[in-house]
Amino acid sequence: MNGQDPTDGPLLQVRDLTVLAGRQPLVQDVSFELAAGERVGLIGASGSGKSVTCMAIAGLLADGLTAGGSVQLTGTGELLTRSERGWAEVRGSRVGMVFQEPMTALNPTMRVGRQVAEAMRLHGTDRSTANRAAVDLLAAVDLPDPDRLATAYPHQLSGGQRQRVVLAMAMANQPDLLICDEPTTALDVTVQAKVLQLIDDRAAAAGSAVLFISHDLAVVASLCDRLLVMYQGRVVEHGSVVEVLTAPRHPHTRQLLADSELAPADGAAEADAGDR
Ligand SMILES: Nc1ncnc2c1ncn2[C@@H]1O[C@H](COP(=O)(O)OP(=O)(O)OP(=O)(O)O)[C@@H](O)[C@H]1O
Repeated sequence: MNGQDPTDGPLLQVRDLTVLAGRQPLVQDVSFELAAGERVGLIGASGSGKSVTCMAIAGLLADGLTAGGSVQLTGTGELLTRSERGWAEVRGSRVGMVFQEPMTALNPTMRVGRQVAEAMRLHGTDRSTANRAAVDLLAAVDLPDPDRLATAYPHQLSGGQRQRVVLAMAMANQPDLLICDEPTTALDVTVQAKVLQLIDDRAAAAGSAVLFISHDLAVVASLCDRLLVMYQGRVVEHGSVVEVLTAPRHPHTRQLLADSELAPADGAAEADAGDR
């Protein structure tokens, strides 16, 4: 449940996060904080370490990867050293996740309404309350005829509908932190904006902070308060969305902007050159 008092300090505190594959660093010395309800976008070229950073924070690093440093969630303490059982208490209750491919989060053999209800039951909601709430949650992510749709299996839904179900599951327990890794990239362009709007609405309704990875700078600009720019496993620039997008300091940020349709007017980028 979201019970964070904004005066309590940061909700999430990441300090010197380093992720290794054997001895090879994939992510190095990443530090940032996220306040309750705040939205931070993580941008950077392909392979810059955005997903590995989020997976480390979510306790979902692939076998063979090891994390060092510290990731603290207020009220929960250190996350990096949590056991899988310890993580089960946090994931889905205090931390929700939406990834690029909805099928990876869904059980193909279980009706979607039951999957949403299970997300609540795992964290203490009784069966009849969870079953009723599941239909309400499916309605809240704008799924048509939610009573009927709750009885469908994932393969009977469109990609956009599946991602709405995943969002309903991620938000079922009103998490303090919602982690989204390219949540709309795999969707048809016509539904991307709708799913994005839903993420915005649902996170606002629950007061959840959002850590949002996207290649699409327009998307992060519309959703986020602050941006972190990653390059070769490190955060090379951070600031408010306006600061980073209108006066980018790092050459990689300028390149990202030049590659997008959000390039600042000539001169804006040059006005304040120099790494941060
Ligand atoms: N399980 C793994 N074992 C070894 N290397 C890995 C593993 N997972 C990721 N990497 C490497 O770590 C680096 C960062 O990958 P990551 O997926 O975090 O990049 P990204 O910024 O999210 O890229 P994209 O935008 O393409 O998703 C890449 O060089 C990638 O090849």
